[in-house]
Amino acid sequence: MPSKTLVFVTGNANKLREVKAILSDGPAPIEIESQSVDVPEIQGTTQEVAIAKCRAAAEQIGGPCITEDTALCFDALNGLPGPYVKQFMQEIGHAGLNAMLVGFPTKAAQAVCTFAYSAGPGTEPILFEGRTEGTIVPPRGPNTFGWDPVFEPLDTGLTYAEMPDDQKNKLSHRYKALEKLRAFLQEQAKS
Ligand SMILES: O=c1nc[nH]c2c1ncn2[C@H]1C[C@H](O)[C@@H](COP(=O)(O)OP(=O)(O)OP(=O)(O)O)O1
Ligand SMILES: [Mg+2]
Repeated sequence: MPSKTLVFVTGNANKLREVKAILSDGPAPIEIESQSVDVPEIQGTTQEVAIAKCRAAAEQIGGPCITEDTALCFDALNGLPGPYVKQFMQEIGHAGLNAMLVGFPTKAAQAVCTFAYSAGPGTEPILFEGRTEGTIVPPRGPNTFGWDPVFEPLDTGLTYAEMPDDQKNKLSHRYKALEKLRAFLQEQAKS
């Protein structure tokens, strides 16, 4: 029996699939209910974007919820495109992300996932961050989820897109953030 139901506000079906797979695994599974609500995304640091998004989502649904914001940060560009990677993907795609790094000495990048939990409207969201280090490479693997084909986590030899789901879900930025969220929810359930 799932021990908890949590509302995840997202418009991204791939995120939802991974979050459900990760949180339903293990000794204290958490059940996810999703709502696709269009929340405005502000400009700012990944933390500022994540907090504003969760606050707006909690207002809109009128109750507790989680949201998630994903950033792809290039070392050579001081962390850009960061939380703006969605627009970069839409406008310039995998080839453009590679082209941005031509002439730079490092293709190192970090995938950063920031979950935010709000206890309800008017409460301050709490953040849970996960980071996975890797390299930006020419695309390899199925074109199913965002920039998965151009991100190769360190020491794996595979892009996220080339990995079986359960391999990505054990080392991903999202997995690492969800482990922190899971620990927080378990503590909360005790008190
Ligand atoms: O594991 C991932 N592997 C590859 N690509 C990914 C991943 N996770 C997010 N992405 C993409 C989706 C979007 O192009 C951008 C994040 O933008 P972000 O605003 O967080 O996502 P979104 O607008 O699609 O969904 P949401 O409604 O939850 O805000 O990076
Ligand atoms: Mg978004």
